[in-house]
Amino acid sequence: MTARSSERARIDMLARVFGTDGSGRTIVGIGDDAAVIAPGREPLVWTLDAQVEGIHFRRDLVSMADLGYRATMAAASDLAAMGASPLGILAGLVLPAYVTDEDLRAIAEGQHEAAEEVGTQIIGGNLARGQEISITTTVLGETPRPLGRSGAKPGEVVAIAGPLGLSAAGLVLIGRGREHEADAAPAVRAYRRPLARITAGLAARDVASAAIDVSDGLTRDVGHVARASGVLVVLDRSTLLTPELERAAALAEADPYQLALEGGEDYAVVVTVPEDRVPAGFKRIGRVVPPQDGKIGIAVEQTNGTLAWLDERGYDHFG
Ligand SMILES: Nc1ncnc2c1ncn2[C@@H]1O[C@H](COP(=O)(O)OP(=O)(O)O)[C@@H](O)[C@H]1O
Ligand SMILES: Cc1ncc(C[n+]2csc(CCOP(=O)(O)OP(=O)(O)O)c2C)c(N)n1
Ligand SMILES: [Mg+2]
Repeated sequence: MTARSSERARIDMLARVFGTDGSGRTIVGIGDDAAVIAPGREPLVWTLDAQVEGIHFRRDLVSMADLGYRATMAAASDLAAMGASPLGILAGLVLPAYVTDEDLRAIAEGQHEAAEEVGTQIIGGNLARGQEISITTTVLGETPRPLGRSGAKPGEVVAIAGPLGLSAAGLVLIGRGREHEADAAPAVRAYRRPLARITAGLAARDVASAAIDVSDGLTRDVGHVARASGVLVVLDRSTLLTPELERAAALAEADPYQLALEGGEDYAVVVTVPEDRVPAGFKRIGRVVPPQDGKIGIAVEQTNGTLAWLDERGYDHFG
């Protein structure tokens, strides 16, 4: 099927895929000039994230359904990092002429699946014609206690929920046509079907002093927390690898540590917490210490006990 329906018919199709909001907070969903959500009592949390063809994905490496899924999860991940639960999603799609109705339905089904996975729904958006596919997703949520980047305190530990390095390994393996090998499966899934760690964010909300999600790479993103908090984060190198990452890295002929430290798009959530309060679902990967010789940032502890500074490498759109 290669049908390309009118904008109106496409919106009707999207409304059918996305369905109606079961949460009870959406007063007006798809079909009016804007969505309407009933107010609650908690502070609102609101994020926006774009996925652009050629930058975040290549059409030959992901299906349309995967694209919709990962665009939605990437945006929802910002709410996880704030300790918030989502209330509703708007998505703006830019679609070139070659995108068929079937392609659009697949994108929408991926978006819908991801939204349901994190307990919310797509309640509006926009369609426009353009030169390349892009999906811009805004997620509105709420939390009684937003988790910022600036509260990390010396003496606390650093803990993570979610994978490290797997998504970057998956992208390499898909690009090299090795996605069907058994050792590639967890990495390929991490790239195509990442999970926003909403539940982990909620579990950390009342105990964490700071939080961030890993979109650009661990050193870069945790570096934001270190700088915002004026501390030094010392990572424990021995905690960063998993057997899944080691096998995927071997297949990709890549350094698993580099993938763990610099690979992005895993959407793990990293928090700083008191040592005795690491929440369920989190693994300890380091500790927070005061600045050393005036230096803040990220380091790893060497076997001889000295600190090696880590470059905050990772993805930079303009670097
Ligand atoms: N074009 C923009 N206009 C205003 N604020 C922006 C813009 N781009 C990014 N920001 C803000 O800068 C901060 C960091 O953004 P970003 O690095 O994209 O965060 P993240 O990695 O969590 O998506 C966020 O508060 C974001 O809202
Ligand atoms: C084809 C392709 N090349 C490279 C990448 C890797 N990549 C692209 S953007 C990005 C960083 C994350 O995206 P960004 O929009 O910066 O997320 P944000 O920090 O805004 O949440 C990474 C690791 C990719 N996903 N696909
Ligand atoms: Mg961003």
